[in-house]
Amino acid sequence: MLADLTAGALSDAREREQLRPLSEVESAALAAPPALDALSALAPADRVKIIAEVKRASPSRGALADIPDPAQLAVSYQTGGASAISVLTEGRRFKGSLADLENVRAAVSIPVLRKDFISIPYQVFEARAAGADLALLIVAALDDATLSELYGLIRELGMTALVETHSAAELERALDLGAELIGVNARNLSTFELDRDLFGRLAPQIPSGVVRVAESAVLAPADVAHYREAGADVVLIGEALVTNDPILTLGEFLAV
Ligand SMILES: O=P(O)(O)OC[C@@H](O)[C@@H](O)c1c[nH]c2ccccc12
Repeated sequence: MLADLTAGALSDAREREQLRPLSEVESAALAAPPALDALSALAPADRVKIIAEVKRASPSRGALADIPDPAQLAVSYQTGGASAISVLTEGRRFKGSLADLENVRAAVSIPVLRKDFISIPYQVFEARAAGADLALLIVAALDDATLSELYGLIRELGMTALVETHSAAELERALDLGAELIGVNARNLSTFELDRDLFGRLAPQIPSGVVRVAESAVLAPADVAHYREAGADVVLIGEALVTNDPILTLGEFLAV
């Protein structure tokens, strides 16, 4: 499934490239206002921080919410105390778009993450051109050479990479890269199985100085507390925020 998602996102990117060639997107990326300092925004603190996700649907959970106005949702996230916003830009299964990201970027003043299945430089330039401050790299989807090429490009453009892992071996690869912001996704993107305790098993292997992000499967304040106790600096939350009142729910999650 992860291979399918990545292949689909790649073919959609190739199609966009027919309309807007690399050179043009590269120029737009270089001309964009500088990326915000996401590492500072997400730095470890006395309290857990939240990356709140704009998420309409997912292959594992189906349709979640319509979200006619992603910018308005993102403003609620910011008002509710989120430290950054994640915008799913994958169109086929998650029903997102780069336009969503642009609209969110224009509406909030906190860092914005392009959440997608990135496998070529074109998608990184697109992210920056649309105003993203962070871009997701999924270790399981990329070979070492591609991972380090994309990681280098994200940094060169002044952005921060959220490097996503789902095993000890993937974590090792993320650390070899020098990643400063590492996510552990409780959901296996190949089987969609959830393992809420994976973060707790991997976190001790993440050195201090690296920001630790627990991703997925937060439905209640107790889940935030569970990740926090296991060492999470940041928790990334989608479904619970798009299916409930975002400001109230963030308040409950941030109070743990
Ligand atoms: O909706 P949830 O269970 O709160 O999960 C959010 C986020 O972690 C999830 O959307 C996600 C994590 N890694 C990804 C990679 C691609 C697409 C989506 C994801």
